[in-house]
Amino acid sequence: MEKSADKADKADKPVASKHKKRPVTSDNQEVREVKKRVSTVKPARSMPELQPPPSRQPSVAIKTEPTEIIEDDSDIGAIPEDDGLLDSKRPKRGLTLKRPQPMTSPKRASSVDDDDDDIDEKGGKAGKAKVKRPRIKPLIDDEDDDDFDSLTTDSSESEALSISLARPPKAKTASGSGKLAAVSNQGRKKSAPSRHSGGSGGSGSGAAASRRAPTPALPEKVERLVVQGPMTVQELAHALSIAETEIIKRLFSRGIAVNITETLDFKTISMVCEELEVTVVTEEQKSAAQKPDNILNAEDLDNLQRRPPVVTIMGHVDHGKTTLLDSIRKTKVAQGEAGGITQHIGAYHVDVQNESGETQQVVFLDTPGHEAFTAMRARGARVTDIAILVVAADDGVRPQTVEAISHAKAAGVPMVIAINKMDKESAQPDRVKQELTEYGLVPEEWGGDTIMVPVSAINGGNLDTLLEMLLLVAEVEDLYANPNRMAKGTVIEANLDKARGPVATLLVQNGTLRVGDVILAGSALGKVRAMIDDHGQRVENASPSFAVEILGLRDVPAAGDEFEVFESEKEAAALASERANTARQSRLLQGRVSLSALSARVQEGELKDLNIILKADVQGSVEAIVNALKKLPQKEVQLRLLLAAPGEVTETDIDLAAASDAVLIGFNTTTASGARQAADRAGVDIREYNIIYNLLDDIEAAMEGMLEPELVEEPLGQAEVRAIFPVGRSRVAGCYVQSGKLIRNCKIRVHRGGQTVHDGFLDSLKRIKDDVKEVNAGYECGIAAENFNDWNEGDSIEAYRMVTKRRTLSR
Ligand SMILES: Nc1nc2c(ncn2[C@@H]2O[C@H](COP(=O)(O)OP(=O)(O)OP(=O)(O)O)[C@@H](O)[C@H]2O)c(=O)[nH]1
Repeated sequence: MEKSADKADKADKPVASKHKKRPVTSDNQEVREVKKRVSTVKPARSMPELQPPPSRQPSVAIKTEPTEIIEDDSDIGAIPEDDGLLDSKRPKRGLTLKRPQPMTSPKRASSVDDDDDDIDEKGGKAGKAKVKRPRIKPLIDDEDDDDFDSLTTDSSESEALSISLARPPKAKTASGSGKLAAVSNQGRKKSAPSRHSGGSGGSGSGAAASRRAPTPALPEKVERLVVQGPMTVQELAHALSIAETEIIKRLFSRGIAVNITETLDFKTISMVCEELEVTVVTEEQKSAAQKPDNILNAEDLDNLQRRPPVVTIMGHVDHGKTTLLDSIRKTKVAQGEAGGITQHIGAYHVDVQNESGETQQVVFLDTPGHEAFTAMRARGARVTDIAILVVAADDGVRPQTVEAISHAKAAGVPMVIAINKMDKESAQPDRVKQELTEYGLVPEEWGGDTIMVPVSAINGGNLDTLLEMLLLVAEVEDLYANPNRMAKGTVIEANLDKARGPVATLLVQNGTLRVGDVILAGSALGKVRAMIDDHGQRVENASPSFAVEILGLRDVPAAGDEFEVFESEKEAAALASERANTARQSRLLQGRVSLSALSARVQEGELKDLNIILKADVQGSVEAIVNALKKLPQKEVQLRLLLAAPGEVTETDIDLAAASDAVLIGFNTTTASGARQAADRAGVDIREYNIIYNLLDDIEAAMEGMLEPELVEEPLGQAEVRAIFPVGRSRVAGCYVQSGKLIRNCKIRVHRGGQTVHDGFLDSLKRIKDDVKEVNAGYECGIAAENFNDWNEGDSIEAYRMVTKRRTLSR
């Protein structure tokens, strides 16, 4: 190893900055109650196939009479971000440190047993890899879609018993099997160990069991609900440990009339949970949150061996991240096989000599630091053990420096600060240190616990010290894995190579990956056909912390996906379809766009048009339908024909529909093989017709459903005031109902001499001395009005009520 001249910082001691949990926040939303009785809700008109949206009523005065609907529309709260990725405690084992360790726990006495010697260093330029993110498509589905019925079977899950040394356990992650799992603030529990992360298996008790289960005698306040599919009111009540009537009441107050057997979709479940301050988590989010827990499990304990640290470099733009990476690599390559062609695989390994002259490896992730944190963490994976924060000595702490600090802190990843560009005259390392103290990073020499190493990336100054510090921090970090098992880890990046097919760079986090292994990465299944290391050389195996590029997957997984090796293809295939199913379900839950959901978005001003893709048998049909659609009134909701063509419905049409929130119409045509499955996967609803009028009726109904309902006045009856009776301080009008009827709590207008002297609510309605609900024409009654006493004999009373009315398209 080349030693750099400057060794001034050799005395630095490593301390792992352990920043733990990200605080969980939950929006407490005010629960609005309708104050008066609301006895009926006018149901939205039922459509032949397209469902109209739930009625929306404007906010008006709260005092109502029975048939008046008053409601506040509220947005469904966003699904809270995963909050379970971070945690606080890593189990420590006995360890003999080679150097004094301030602020550290006892360590395990173990040296690195690196059984992969295939990898060494060669030259080449390490580019900056972009992590590919999965494409998220919006989905189209109809409310009537009963796909959900089939979605309740795949969810049993056992959470692996986490004895995570490399990955902290999750205090907040819900565990559960069956259709749903709720976590109470008292009774969190972990299920039995599972061999597979992401958890197949489980108890299999499922929804049925949860339905049969008796309601606990003393319900606990549920904090989090894992939703795996639509639930009936009964099931939701059971999961939330509340009475069914509570849910019915809350939905009723929002204008949604349900009974206990009614199935609620994700949006409605979220609405109820939001009111109850219960966090809703989808199954996918939950399994993402659990991923890091599953890296090590009980069976690994007896075979733990040290693994190299995985390091990411972060920092402000132009502070020297790339130069530092290159410099570290070149230095190392210079010692070895300089001139070799280095394959870019998004990660590379560097041999570092420790104090006692032993060679240890450090793995650098060649991924922009922020992406390594955000993209990976967003998917529940944590791949980085240590972050190097590069701060230019001549520039100091800048916005991205601060951002990087927050990322590392949030992820609980220890930081080593590289104060770079020390070769510059304008370098002011003390200023940098001072600035960093404002963010809780205090250098050791100032009494803090953060390692800060002045370096020059450009001339390699003090890089050896930096690497040594990394090793020391790694030692503190308890980085162990079990190489004697089947591999599991995380996809660093993946793409589709024209010649080689799907290519993925995998970081092995536990076990050893071998050529020939049956592998499942995300939901991409395959058999490892070849593995290539960062020197571009084929290798037969990759042990923990090693990154290799693999060939042999049938699909391209997403960066951040977890991968795992299975004994048999059958086993992997079962989990693959389970994962695909879960992902689809989650998409359906979160992204499904039914016609009524579209209409809700229209009402929120989010959507102005109804997108349509039309495939018909022949061009003549296409033209006829297009012409007819054009004639539909479009003042309020516009139809946008994204595609109108003859032919069968293809996968491309599905993609387009999914990407554009479009309704896909097939007229007298067929659906190509594969397209049906694609539609299913994407949650796109193909609406098929062979009678043009049905098609037009449905589209018109859907457009009308997108219009906000009107609040209209409905006349009830007329009455005349014939006598006035003082009752206490107020006065009651003795009336004769001339036509129609008066209803308690209806609205009334009092007319006198051609003038309206009062407009308000009828407060009390009596026949003789009894309170009654209504009085019909030809009968006498006594009435009192809210805030009105000034009755005169001869006053004419006009009774009416406000009702919501579905609007029709204005022509
Ligand atoms: N003098 C001096 N210049 C340096 C040093 N390290 C990097 N530079 C220069 O600083 C500039 C930015 O370096 P990069 O390595 O591209 O910085 P970066 O942080 O990767 O920048 P981005 O990729 O844009 O975020 C380049 O011109 C480097 O040559 C150093 O130690 N000393």
